Amino acid sequence: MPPLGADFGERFARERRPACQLYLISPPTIDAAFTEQLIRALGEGGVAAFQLRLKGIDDHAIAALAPPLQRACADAEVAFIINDSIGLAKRLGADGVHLGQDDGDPREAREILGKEAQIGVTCHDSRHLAMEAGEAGADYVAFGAFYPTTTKETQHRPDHAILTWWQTLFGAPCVAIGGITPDNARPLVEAGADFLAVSSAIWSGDPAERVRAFAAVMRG
Ligand SMILES: Cc1ncc(COP(=O)(O)OP(=O)(O)O)c(N)n1
Ligand SMILES: Cc1ncsc1CCOP(=O)(O)O
Repeated sequence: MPPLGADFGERFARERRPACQLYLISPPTIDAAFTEQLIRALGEGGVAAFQLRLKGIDDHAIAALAPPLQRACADAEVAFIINDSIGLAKRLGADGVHLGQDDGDPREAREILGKEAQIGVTCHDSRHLAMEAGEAGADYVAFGAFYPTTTKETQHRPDHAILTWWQTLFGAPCVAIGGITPDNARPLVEAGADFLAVSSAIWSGDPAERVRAFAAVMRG
């Protein structure tokens, strides 16, 4: 492993961090009725970001579906994040992009999207990947899948301690993802997750009710 720059990372007082917030991930496919569901979910407050993650369709088709969702996010002052594609994030004027390990370099994303963009990076269960992402200028690192999920096939199953490690040592926020429900979320909050990224547990029921259930767990 290459040595990491001595200037990377700062000791970060836990009490200076804002309370844990929700980071909503779209269902893998959506229909015209989805905007209404999103508006209901965002109307509850406590949601920091919404990621448009549509699998199996091209950027052109995603761009056609995005405007009402992007407007709903802007109205609720929620960050609108595009999954996978730096080019699509630029084209839509999104607030940021989420990059998997094969989706491009955060430095390139920064050059294209500018200094205000929120750039997140998937780090699976790897401290090494997280430090690399931090060095490359990521605004947040994402660890998961913490629990079994059918939304994405993944073999990575981090220990909750990776959240505590990150939060204790580094300034950028960390996101926990994967199979999170109101029933299993509390240990992730206690371990130090700054954001809980959730898809199926929000959209499989009444989204407003589900956001309220998460909010209660996050308050403790
Ligand atoms: C917040 C957040 N964390 C992790 C992921 C997973 O991203 P990736 O590894 O690129 O996999 P796909 O989402 O593209 O299937 C994510 N999207 N968001
Ligand atoms: C995109 C992604 N990356 C790791 S797990 C996961 C799926 C998250 O969705 P859910 O909350 O339905 O498990």
